Amino acid sequence: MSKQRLEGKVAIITGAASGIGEATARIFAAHGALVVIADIQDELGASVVASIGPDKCKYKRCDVRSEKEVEKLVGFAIKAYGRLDIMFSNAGISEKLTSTILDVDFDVLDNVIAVNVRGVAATIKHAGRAMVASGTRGSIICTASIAATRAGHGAAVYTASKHAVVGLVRSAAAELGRHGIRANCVSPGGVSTPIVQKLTEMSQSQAEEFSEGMMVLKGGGPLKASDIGEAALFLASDESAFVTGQNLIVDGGVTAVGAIPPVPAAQVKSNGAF
Ligand SMILES: NC(=O)c1ccc[n+]([C@@H]2O[C@H](COP(=O)([O-])OP(=O)(O)OC[C@H]3O[C@@H](n4cnc5c(N)ncnc54)[C@H](O)[C@@H]3O)[C@@H](O)[C@H]2O)c1
Repeated sequence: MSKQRLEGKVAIITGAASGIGEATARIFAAHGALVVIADIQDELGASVVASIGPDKCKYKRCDVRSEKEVEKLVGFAIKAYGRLDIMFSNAGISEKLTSTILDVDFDVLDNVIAVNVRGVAATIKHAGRAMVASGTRGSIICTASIAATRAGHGAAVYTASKHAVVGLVRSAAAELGRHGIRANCVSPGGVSTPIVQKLTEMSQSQAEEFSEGMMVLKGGGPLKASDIGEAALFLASDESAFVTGQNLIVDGGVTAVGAIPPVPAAQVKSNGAF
């Protein structure tokens, strides 16, 4: 049997109780990694561990807004599995997609920035420190978005927060390269996950139809959480050994084309999938 792509590696995935993080945890574990599933949804996190198998992963509660909790999360992974090779910093939230720049709620802004920017910075800092201290040529992957490249695919604060993720990752790549540590973003197009359904008030099939309609690549069905997980697998594995500082966009070509088609307000109560 050929070597599994993440054999012998230990990964942390934040936001892994649901959606893209959960799908990626399944893929990483199937490719031989030991995975720490970090989230704030404890019951869901425990059920993901039960279904993947407790011999392959563990759940650790971690609110990424707290630097202390992120530091403890990294310590937990090293205590449990002896090392840390991969940090997939994926937890993220958005304000309502109907909110506009003219009615920004600054409490909401603080919370979105706390999760999407502060949280990502904390995961890079503490995973990076652990990797440097142990001499591990690790891989840090952060979930940005098509809203990190273009406006119009998310609300303003979310869009700003995801642009910031790309800046953090490029800085991390520049500074940590001398230690052999890589840092990259994976940027999903619209994937029908619980957060998207909630923010757009669309059913799963409506959200899938909408996201499929945005793509220039046709015939493959809607983009799925596992498609993002496969891209994260590439960035986590040694196959991407010389890929660093990049933003790998997985969107069926949405950001490759020019203008974003207007969304009929009557059909979709949002300004676009994020
Ligand atoms: N689904 C999409 O269309 C899409 C598109 C582009 C980018 N993204 C990004 O992908 C990532 C995953 O989103 P998803 O679509 O899988 O949504 P999701 O809601 O299914 O998963 C997000 C997970 O993050 C967790 N989380 C939220 N706040 C947290 C916190 N403070 N600390 C720890 N965990 C926290 C949630 O509990 C949840 O389990 C996010 O960063 C999101 O911005 C999603």
